[in-house]
Amino acid sequence: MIKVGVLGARGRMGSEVCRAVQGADDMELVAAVDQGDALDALTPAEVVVDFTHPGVVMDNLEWCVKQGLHAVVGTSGFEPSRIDTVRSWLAGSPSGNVLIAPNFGIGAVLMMHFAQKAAPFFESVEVVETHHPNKADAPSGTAYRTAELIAAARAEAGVAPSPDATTSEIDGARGADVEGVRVHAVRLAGAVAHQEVVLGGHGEIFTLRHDSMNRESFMPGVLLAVRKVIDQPDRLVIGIENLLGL
Ligand SMILES: NC(=O)C1=CN([C@@H]2O[C@H](COP(=O)(O)OP(=O)(O)OC[C@H]3O[C@@H](n4cnc5c(N)ncnc54)[C@H](OP(=O)(O)O)[C@@H]3O)[C@@H](O)[C@H]2O)C=CC1
Ligand SMILES: O=C(O)C1=N[C@H](C(=O)O)C[C@H](O)C1
Repeated sequence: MIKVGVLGARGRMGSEVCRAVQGADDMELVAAVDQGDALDALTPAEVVVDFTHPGVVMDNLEWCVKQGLHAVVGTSGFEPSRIDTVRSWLAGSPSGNVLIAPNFGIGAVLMMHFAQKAAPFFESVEVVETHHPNKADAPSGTAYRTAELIAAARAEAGVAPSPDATTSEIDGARGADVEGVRVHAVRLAGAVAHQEVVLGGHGEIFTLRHDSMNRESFMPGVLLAVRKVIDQPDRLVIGIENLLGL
C-alpha cells in the first residue's frame, strides 16, 4: 500500500484526489491537509500530492523535500526559475523524488506532444486556453508549458518567429508572450479546462484541441504519478509524458 497525503484536500482538485486515492486498491489516504492545517500531519505519507495555489506551493514543496517525502505536484506556476530552485533543494536532500505536471489529463499531454511535433512545420502558432472563472492564475500552467515546448521545437528547427505586423494594439489584445509564442487566456462560466493550439501557414490552418469535461478526468494521471514517482531514476520529473512512454 502506498501511503498518500493530500495538500489542498478541500479544494476542487484536492477533494477529487482524496476520493481517487480512497478508491485505489494499492493506496491509503493517510493525511488530508488544507489551509490552516499543520504540514506535520503529512509525515506518515510516502507520497504527498499538492493541488494548492501558485503562491504557497513552493513552501509546501520545500518542506516535503526536506522531509525526504516523494511529491507529486499539480499546482500551476512553475516557471523555469522555480524548477531550478526545486532542483537545488533536491541536490541537498538524500531521498525523495518530485514530479511536477502542468496537466495530468492524458489527452492534454498528447495535445502538448503533438503541438511540439507540429510547431516547426507552420509559419504561425498561437495558444488559446479557456478555464472556469475561479482559476487563480493566467495563463494556465498547461498553456505556459505548451508555449515553452513549441518555442523549443521551433528554435531547434531554426524556424522564424510567427509573422505579426501589429503596430498598434490595446494592451493585452495580442495575449501574453511566452518565449515568442502568443498565449491567450479566456475565463468563462461553465468551462472546466480547455485548450486550442492553432497553427497556420501555406493556405492551411491546423487546430489541436483538448477539453477536460470534469476533474475526474485528471485522476488516472494523478494515480499513475503517485505509483511511479517513487521509482524514478531522475529525482525531478516534469510532466507525465515520460511515464506514458512519449
Ligand atoms: N496539473 C493538473 O492537471 C491540474 C492542475 N490544477 C492546478 O491545481 C491548483 C489548484 O486548483 P483548484 O483545486 O482548482 O483550486 P482550489 O482553490 O479549489 O483548491 C486549492 C485548495 O488549496 C487550499 N490551500 C491554499 N493554501 C494552502 C496551504 N498553504 N496549504 C494547504 N492548502 C492550501 C485552498 O484553501 P483556501 O480555499 O482556503 O485558500 C483550497 O482548498 C491550481 O494551481 C490549478 O491550476 C488544477 C487542475 C488540474
Ligand atoms: O486551474 C485549473 O482548473 C487547471 N489548471 C491547470 C493549468 O493551469 O494548466 C491544469 C488544467 O488546465 C486545469
